[in-house]
Amino acid sequence: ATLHWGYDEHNGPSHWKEVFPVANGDRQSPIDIKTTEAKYDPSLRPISPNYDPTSAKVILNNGHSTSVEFDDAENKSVLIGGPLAGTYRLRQIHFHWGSSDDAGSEHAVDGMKYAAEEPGEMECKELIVTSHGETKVSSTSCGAQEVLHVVHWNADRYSSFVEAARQPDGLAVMAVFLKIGECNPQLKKITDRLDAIRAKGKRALFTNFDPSCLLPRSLDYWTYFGSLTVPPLLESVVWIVLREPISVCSEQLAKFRSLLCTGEGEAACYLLRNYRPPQPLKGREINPVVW
Ligand SMILES: Clc1ccc(Cc2nnn[n-]2)cc1
Ligand SMILES: [Zn+2]
Repeated sequence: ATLHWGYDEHNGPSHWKEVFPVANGDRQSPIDIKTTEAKYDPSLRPISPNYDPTSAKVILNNGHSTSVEFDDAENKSVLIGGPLAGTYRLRQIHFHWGSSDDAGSEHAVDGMKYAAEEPGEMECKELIVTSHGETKVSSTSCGAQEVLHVVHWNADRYSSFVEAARQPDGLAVMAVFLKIGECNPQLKKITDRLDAIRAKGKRALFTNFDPSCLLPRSLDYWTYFGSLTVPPLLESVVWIVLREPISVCSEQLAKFRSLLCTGEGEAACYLLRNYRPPQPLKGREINPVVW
């Protein structure tokens, strides 16, 4: 039987290699970012997202996540700068999350896990590499239960997302950690629409939305070369993982978990988690970029 991949015991990440052998490739994602081993690269510049709210078109549930799709027929909403050579065009945003007792953030920083039910927050020591290369320790509350991915494709070099997704420098995905805390009024624009797209395959109009409203104040990031974190796991992604999280409250997170991975009329199964665990680094270098 063909594997209809998912996140359950019988079709989850440990099975994906049976159909997608690249799952054991040399540049798979996500990874656990070990901040002390990240190598500062002075040539890396700030990233510069420039999005036009009229690019937003539709919000949908594809059974594996929920996404907002953008019109990528021209360079209206783009990401430039940072590690990127050229202009990467915004394609869509989507989310990954864990069930209440898991960390759903895909990428991890120094192995952060978040015991969601534990009162208070875990203490984390974080090494900050400053712009003049010195490191200092700051204790931060750590842990993320969810992540936002902002997906772009290299429109300078390739003529479509599908073509770019097969090239080593084809995609740029910006990851923003979501940490349990205050309800996020910007995220509310998305979580309030999830009731309309609860079943797999459903979609609804979603216009006049600039995803910059979901970015944190600081655009400090780590960058490395990796892959899609869902099948076909193509090794075509320049990852840009922002250091500063945005907040999400547990009620908002619960709305993501109330999405169905089944279509209308099918026996309902809830999309309780949709993240891939960290993959081997296989000698890759991670560069921190802090201002
Ligand atoms: Cl367009 C698109 C690209 C990637 C994914 C899944 C994913 N790959 N890496 N992070 N998320 C979903 C839709
Ligand atoms: Zn993703």
